[in-house]
This record gives sequence, C-alpha cells and structure tokens, in this order.
Amino acid sequence: MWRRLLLRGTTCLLQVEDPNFLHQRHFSSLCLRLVTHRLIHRPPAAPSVLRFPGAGYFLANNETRAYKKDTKSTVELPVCPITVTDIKQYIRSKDIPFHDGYSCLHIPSIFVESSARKDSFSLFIDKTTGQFLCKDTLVEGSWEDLQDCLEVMQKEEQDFLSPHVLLGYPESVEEQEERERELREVQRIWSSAVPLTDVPEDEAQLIKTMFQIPKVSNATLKKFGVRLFKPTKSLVFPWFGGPDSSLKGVKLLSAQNTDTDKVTYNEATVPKCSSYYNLFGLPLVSRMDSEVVLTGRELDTLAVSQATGLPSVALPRGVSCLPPVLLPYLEQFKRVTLWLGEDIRSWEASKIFSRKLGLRRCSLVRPGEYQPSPVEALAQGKNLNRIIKASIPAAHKSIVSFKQLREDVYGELLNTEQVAGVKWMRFPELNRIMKGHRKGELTVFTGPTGSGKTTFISEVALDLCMQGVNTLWGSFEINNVRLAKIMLTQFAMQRLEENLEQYDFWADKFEELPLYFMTFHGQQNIKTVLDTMQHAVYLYDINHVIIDNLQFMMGQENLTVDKFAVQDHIIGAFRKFATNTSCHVTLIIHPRKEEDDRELQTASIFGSAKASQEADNVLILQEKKLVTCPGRRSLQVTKNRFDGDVGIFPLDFIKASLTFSAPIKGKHKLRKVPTKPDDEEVEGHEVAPKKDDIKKDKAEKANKTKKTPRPVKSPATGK
Ligand SMILES: Nc1ncnc2c1ncn2[C@@H]1O[C@H](COP(=O)(O)OP(=O)(O)OP(=O)(O)O)[C@@H](O)[C@H]1O
Repeated sequence: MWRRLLLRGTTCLLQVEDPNFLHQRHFSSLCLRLVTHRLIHRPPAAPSVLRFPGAGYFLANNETRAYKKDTKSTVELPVCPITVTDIKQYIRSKDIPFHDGYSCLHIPSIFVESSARKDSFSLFIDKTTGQFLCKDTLVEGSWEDLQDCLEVMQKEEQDFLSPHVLLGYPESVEEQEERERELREVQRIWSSAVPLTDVPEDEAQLIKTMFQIPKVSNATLKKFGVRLFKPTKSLVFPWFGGPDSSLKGVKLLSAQNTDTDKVTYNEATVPKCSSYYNLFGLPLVSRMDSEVVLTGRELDTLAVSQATGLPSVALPRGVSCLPPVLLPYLEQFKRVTLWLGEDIRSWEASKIFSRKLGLRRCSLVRPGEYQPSPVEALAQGKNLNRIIKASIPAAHKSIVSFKQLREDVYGELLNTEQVAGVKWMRFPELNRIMKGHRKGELTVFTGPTGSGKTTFISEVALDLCMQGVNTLWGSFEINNVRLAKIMLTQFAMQRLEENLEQYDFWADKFEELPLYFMTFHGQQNIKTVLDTMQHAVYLYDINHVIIDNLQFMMGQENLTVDKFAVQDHIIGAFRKFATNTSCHVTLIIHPRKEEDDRELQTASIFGSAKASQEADNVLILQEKKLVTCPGRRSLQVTKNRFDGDVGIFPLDFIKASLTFSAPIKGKHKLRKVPTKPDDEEVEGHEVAPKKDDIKKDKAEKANKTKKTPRPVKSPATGK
C-alpha cells in the first residue's frame, strides 16, 4: 500500500507493510532522517527507494530540502514538545523500568545485550528535552529517535538494537577535514607539552607563581594530567573521553599579571569552545562517588581536590553555561556543591545551574570576603572543607526571614558595581543612567516607526553579547539573515559590502559569539514564543532575550477583547518569564499614538498603568524634527527601577557601520593595521588583517577552514 506524505517539507511516497506499524509522528522523524541522509548530499536524478528494517519502504522524490539546517545558532521548539509526564507515560506503556533521577530518567540501555550490560540503568533521558544518551555505547539522539528505536524493537521482537541503527547526518568533506585538522592540532599541542614534574623545580615554581597557584602540588598537577606548553607558557588541561578514554581536546590557559597584583587568565580550546564539552576531572570520578564539587575553572578543581580529597569537576565554559549534554554525567551524585567563583556573576550562575541539576541535591558556596574562589582559598590557607560544609541548600523557600536574607543584602551592599550588572562598552551614557544590564529585568523600548529601533537595540544587545551575555533574538519583522547582516556590520564597524575580502575574518569571530535566533517570522502565538524562550534558556543558558516586536504577538489573540488588555496580558507574560528565569527581556513596542511634533512619553506606549508598572526600564528612541539637525536621534530613559535615575542623551548615527555609538578612544589597541596605505589607524577596535595577509592565510589553510555547522558533541565521544 502506497501513501503520499509530506514530511516537514519533503514529499515522500511511502510503501507501508503494515499501515498501523508506526505512528506518523515517529515515522516522520525516521523518514526525515533517511531523506536528509541520502538526498541532501547526493540529490538523485530519479526517485530513490530506501528501506528501514521493519518499517517498510519509502520512495522519496527529489523535492527535498536543499539546505542543511544550522542547528547551532537557531532555536526551534521540538516538533512535538514533551513533558516529563509524557515521557514517563510512554516508557510505562512499553513496560520499561525506569529510575526517576535528578535531571534525567534512567532506563536500561537498548543498545547493549542484556547479559553484557555493565550498569542496569545506563540510558539517560533528559526530563526537559527528551534528548537521550546511552553511557555504555555513547549513542545519543532526540526523543523522537528513541521512540523510533523502541517501536522498531517491539515490532521486530528484539531485546536490543545495534548502536548503528540511528543514522546521523554524514559529515561533509569540509567537516571531516576540519575535524581531522583539529585532532592533529590537539595531538601536536599535547605531545609537545611537558608534565610539570619534568620541569626543573625552580621553573615550575615560577610558573605556579605566575598562575597564582603556589600551593597546588606537583602531585595534584600530575594526578589531573596538567602539562606545560612552553612556547606560550600555558598550562594544558586535557580532555579525555570516549570508551577508550582517548584524548579529545585540550584547553590552554595563560596568565597575565596586572599592576594590581591580580592575575588575568586567557583561555583557548581545541576544538573551539562551542564544541568543547569537557567536564575536567571526570575520569578521576569513581562510579561509587555520590558527592561532587562543581567549579567554574580547572584550577579551582585542582585546589578543591587537593585540599579536600572530594571528587571535583570543572565546567568547560565557566559560569557562562551548563550545557544539558553534560547532565547525564552528573546524575550519579546525590549531593552537588556549586563553588563557581568569587563574584556576583558566579553566585547568580550557581543559582541558575542548580535549577537544571535539581535543587534538592544542590548546595551553593556564597562568594564573599571569607569565601573566595577555591584557588584563592587554598593560597590563603583557608579550610576548604569548612567552606564546603557551610554551603547553603539551593532549594527555594517561598517564605523567608531576614535572617536568611541578611547575607544576600550584605553581598549586594558590598558589591554595588557588580550588582548593577554588565556595563556597555559602546554606550557610556547608558551606563551613567541605567548603571548596567541586569538579569531578570524587563525593558520596554519604543520609538517612532522607522526611527531605527531595531538598528539601535541590535547594537546595544551586540555590545552585551560580546561580553559573554548569552543572547536570543526573536525577530518577527525582519528575517534573521537581514538582522545578522546588521549585527555583523555593527560588529565589524564598517561597510562589509565594500570589503568583502574581510568577510570571513569577521564572520569567524562573529560565529564565536553566544548569539542565537528564534526562527519565527510574522504573527506568532505568545505561548509558542514563550515555550521557545524557555527551551533556549534550558539549552543555552540565555541571559537576554530581545523581542522585536510585541505587535507580532497581538494578531492571534482574541480580537474581541480590548486591544490594550491583550497588550497588558502579553507584557505580564514576559514579566513573569523574566522573573522566573532570571533572564533579561527587552521588548520592542510600537507607540500607540504618534503626533508629529510631540515627543513620545511613557504613556504613548502603554494602555494602562498596570503595564508600565510591569516594566523595570522604559527606553524611548526620540526623533527630533529639528531644522538645524534633521533626523537627529536621542535616547531617553523614562523609567529605571534599579535606582530611579532617568535622563536623555544624543545619538549619532554612522550609516556605514549602522552604529550609534561614539568611537571608543584610548582603549587598548588589539591590533593596529591600516587596511589601506592612507587609512588612519583605528583605536580600541579590532582591525581585520590586510588583503595580502588574508590571501596568505587562505593559501595556508587551503580547503581546511570552510565553516559548516557541526552537530552537538558528547563529552565522552567527542563525535
Ligand atoms: N539614526 C538614523 N538615521 C538615519 N537612518 C537610520 C537611523 N537609524 C536607523 N536608520 C535606518 O533606518 C532604517 C529603519 O531602521 P530600523 O528598521 O532599525 O527602524 P525601526 O524603528 O525598527 O522600524 P519599524 O518601526 O519598521 O520597526 C534602516 O535602513 C536603518 O539603517
């Protein structure tokens, strides 16, 4: 029996042996995988017939999707969002025993013969996304993949499946070459680095002083396999993973001493940081360990381990994120102590990460004068065991007394600068009024139609993103390509159309930013948008969401209700989201009325006082219709809940770079290369290499560096 199916944009003719065999939902993910697998890379001239064991045949014509989706920077809700209840129900319906873990459900692996299973519950299903990982075989996939496998097993009456049953996207030649190049680089660095125990004692001591780890012993460095890469005087931290515990990558850490006796660290990873999923210290954890100290840096893990003897692992990207792909590796611990660093940012991150890890098993070390980072605590001769014992349970209580709050209040008073949030590099005037960009706030931004709202907010958000604020864009009006083009131009601070030879240079750097886009366009339902935001917060630890603009969520609401009531409702929903997720939401709203000769006010946006009450900050892009200065814009802050300061400052628009910011003067020069002989040197801003340099660089790299999206890697497989 043949059926014609449209599977996510792909027309397929499907021959079904048993029409009831697979639920269409499972079938669609199965078929899509096969279609993309076979046809994207080799579009057939004629329709091709593929077969999947037990599923029947299907015939795919070549009206297939002609592109491969970039899974890295776009955020989409899964085709069928699931809840933990759905997952449990489904697993029960298949008579599979499960263990309800902290962030995952644990079931017996379906990819290992029952007699050969090392651990009875080694397949982990993420309770939030349904993504699964089998720790025995390192097979991983989506919830739909797992359902397909279970259906096939049942149909075929099999006890287990081959680990190769799931087809992945095959690597392109460029991807394969890049992976091989990275592996060679890892090997090169690792083999030319030397164990610190092999370095003469006085030199080793010098290195330790440089890194401010004088009390970290040689034995500890040896135990964790830390080496020294002499050419750059960097410490090398290895990433061992996979069934064979082979070397998957390295992190190089260099230290620079500043005038204030403080040390600043710089790190680089191979593979690059977006694919570096190493929980440093994991190979030293035994299966029986039930307690762990989670740190933000490898050096902190060394300090904790040496001083306390407790198992400790370090997050690969510090306090910036806890990728869910690492969660299965932390499931075995009944108690997790998060000791992420010494500043407010680490404290905020530890509260957010503990939600992912399961609050009831987490306790947090509050940074403070007597509780610095582990490395510093060790250097100061503090008792690390006592600090860990004094950590605070993360579980939230809805009623608290001042006794419980007094430390928090003290922390805020002690660190006023940090509490004020991340400062803008390009907008000192915004810092003066707003003090900074803080987590969990709602900013409403408005301005006349076509006045440059998107352009301005794009630069404001880019500025923060460049400082490590994980950013998610919901651009409903202009598509993501146009938006990314605006941001890239602002990032490069020049008209790239005229300097296309510099495109790769800037695009490579831009790609490294923690920047994600929702794939919506046009009218959207508020619930879908909020669900997607929630999903992104879980996956990428998003700190800032920009919604451009609210009007695109109004259309689908019931229009018989008062328009302003709908607007109030939507603003209320974003407010709640910001508070619940500690994520900053910037909401662009069109003014409700515009009078040509009058400036906008807070009342020009909101339908009722309730809505203006919900916003923490209100920003207005004013467009003055002056004869002397036509088109001149200024930014007015009419509400600032943090400290009440309001004000206005002028903005100068530079059309070539689409930027509003004043050029930064007197900052340190990252690089000083005039692009043309008569060009001025640019200060405080990175400058692309010259044309000749680029050609040389390209010749050297020859075919090696073409960027293609890579699937998420598992910490253990590195695949
Ligand atoms: N200060 C400015 N002076 C002149 N042109 C500007 C200025 N700011 C932005 N532009 C240009 O105006 C155009 C519209 O800008 P943008 O899309 O950012 O406005 P908007 O306020 O978001 O528009 P809309 O009201 O349609 O949402 C763009 O081409 C942009 O480059």
